[in-house]
Amino acid sequence: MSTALEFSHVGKRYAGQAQAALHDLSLQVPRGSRTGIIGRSGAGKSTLVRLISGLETPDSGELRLQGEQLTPATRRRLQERTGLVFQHFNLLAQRTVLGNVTLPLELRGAPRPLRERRARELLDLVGLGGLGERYPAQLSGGQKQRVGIARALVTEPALLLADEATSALDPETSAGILDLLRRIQQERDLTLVLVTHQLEVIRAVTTHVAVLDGGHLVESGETGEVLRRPQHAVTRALLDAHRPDDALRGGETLRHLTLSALDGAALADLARQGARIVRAETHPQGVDVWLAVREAAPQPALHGVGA
Ligand SMILES: Nc1ncnc2c1ncn2[C@@H]1O[C@H](COP(=O)(O)OP(=O)(O)OP(=O)(O)O)[C@@H](O)[C@H]1O
Repeated sequence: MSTALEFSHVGKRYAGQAQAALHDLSLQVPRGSRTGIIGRSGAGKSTLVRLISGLETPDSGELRLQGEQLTPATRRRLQERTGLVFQHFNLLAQRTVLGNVTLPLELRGAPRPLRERRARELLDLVGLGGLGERYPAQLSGGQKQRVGIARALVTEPALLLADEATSALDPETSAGILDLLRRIQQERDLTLVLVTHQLEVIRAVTTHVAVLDGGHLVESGETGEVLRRPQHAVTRALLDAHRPDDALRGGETLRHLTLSALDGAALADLARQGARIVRAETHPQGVDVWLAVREAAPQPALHGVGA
């Protein structure tokens, strides 16, 4: 896999701050991947987004997009290769849906028939065909984000950068948006970078993940591998925070298993042995199952399943 985006020893410290927001960060985002960047508050995620989108420049090190270094001189041209999807959608209230999607092309001076044709194609793609004449205030949160995605794609970018794209949405709407992003990445052969503080987003969508903490890259790799065998305490803490402990009743403990595929017989077997399934999540690598187990009861044994 070639590299879509590369950070080499990037450092960034904001004026007046004692601590750097990013320290000597080196990271390669494979072309055609769905790469998640996860970290707790203050980890440096927004700084990373601002560097990729050209709103900030590194103090040290360099950033390359498809092999070309991002500098003040190349910034404008390289920015055109990146589509941005924002947490709060950033739609212009006084423009119609169509007018929001066409705006990036308008700013580039593209002729009206071309921009409207492309915008309508993209509105169809995101499931909003026929809503082009509405205004943002007439849309639900999920629909607004679909407009945001169509707008991000209108310039045909090679990289789609989604910054907390589902954090303002309810779980069901989020799932629809994440499915859409995954489908678009696959169909259009884009590189998708998803910045999030939510582990479930990483699990649901990404092929690769990078974990940031305190401005440092603490762990990175293929998502399945990192989540199965987290090497760093911060990654383990993110995984622990995501455990459904609160579903436990008195005297129960939680066990976590990863099945390589959804296996109804294995789940029924666990239930027969007295384990209560409190959560099951499917993801590209298989199924994660959390079990509430009575301490006194024998531990459930499963053939061919890794705990
Ligand atoms: N404009 C700024 N001026 C000064 N310091 C900043 C600025 N933006 C971020 N910082 C600092 O840089 C560090 C990294 O912040 P950043 O916003 O990149 O983290 P984050 O992971 O996005 O956090 P959150 O999830 O809370 O948004 C923090 O210590 C933050 O206080």
